Amino acid sequence: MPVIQAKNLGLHYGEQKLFEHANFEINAGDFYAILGENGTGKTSLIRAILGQNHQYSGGLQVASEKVGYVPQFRSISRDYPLSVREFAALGFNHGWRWWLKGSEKAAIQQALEELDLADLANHRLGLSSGGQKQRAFVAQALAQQPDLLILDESTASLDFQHSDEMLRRVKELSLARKMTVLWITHDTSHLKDYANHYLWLHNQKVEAGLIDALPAQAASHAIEGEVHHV
Ligand SMILES: Nc1ncnc2c1ncn2[C@@H]1O[C@H](COP(=O)(O)OP(=O)(O)OP(=O)(O)O)[C@@H](O)[C@H]1O
Repeated sequence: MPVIQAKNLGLHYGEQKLFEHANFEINAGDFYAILGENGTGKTSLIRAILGQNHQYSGGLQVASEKVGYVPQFRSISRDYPLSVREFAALGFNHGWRWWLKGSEKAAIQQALEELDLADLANHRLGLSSGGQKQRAFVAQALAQQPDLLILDESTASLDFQHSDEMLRRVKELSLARKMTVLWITHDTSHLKDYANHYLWLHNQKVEAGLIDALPAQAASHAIEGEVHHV
C-alpha cells in the first residue's frame, strides 16, 4: 500500500486554482524532490498531506504512523530561551509526563549528532546561526524517528557542506528505515545525489517521475524560483 496516494487531486483557494487532475503514488522509502516555481502550490500540497488543508478535490490518502515535518524556516529571536538540546526534545510532549525516557534522550542525542549539533547541544538556540537553527528543526523532527519526513526548503540557508551532510544522512535513514522523504527545494544542482523521484508543479499540473528522467525545464524553473528567495 502506498504511503501517499493522490487520485485526480485538485487544490484551489476560492477562485484561485493551483493544480488539478494530479495522480501519483509515493511508496515507503521513496525520496521525492518537490519542485516548482514560487506560488505553484508546493506548501499547500504538503499541508493537504498533513491534514491541515482541506481545500482540495479528488482523493488523497496518507498512510503514515508518524510524520516529521520541518516547515519553511521560521525565525527564532535572540532571546529564545531553550538550548539546542531542549529544542530538539520538543516533539516529546506527552502532556502528562514532563521527563524524558532513556530511549527518548538517546534518540535526541543521536539526532543532534546526525545534524552535527552535539557540540552545540547546551548553547541557547536563539544565539545560534541561521543554519544551526535550521538544522535544529530537522534534529527535532528526526528525534521522533518518523516514517515520513517532510522538509520544506530546510536546506535553503545551509552552506553546501551542511546541506550535503544533512541530505546524505536523511537518505541513509530513508534507506535503512524505509523512511519516506518529501523534500521541497529550489536548489536543483545536486538533486540526483539524494532524491530518486520528483513531483514537479507547473502549469496547474503535478507531474511525477523518476529523478533520472527529470525534464531540464523543471530544473531551470526551480532555479528561477531560488532567485526570488535571495
Ligand atoms: N491559506 C491560503 N488561503 C488562500 N491562498 C493561499 C493560502 N495559502 C497559500 N495561498 C496561495 O496559494 C498559492 C500557492 O502558495 P504555496 O505557499 O502553496 O506555494 P509554494 O509553491 O509553496 O511557493 P514558494 O515556493 O514561494 O514557497 C499562492 O498564490 C499563495 O498566496
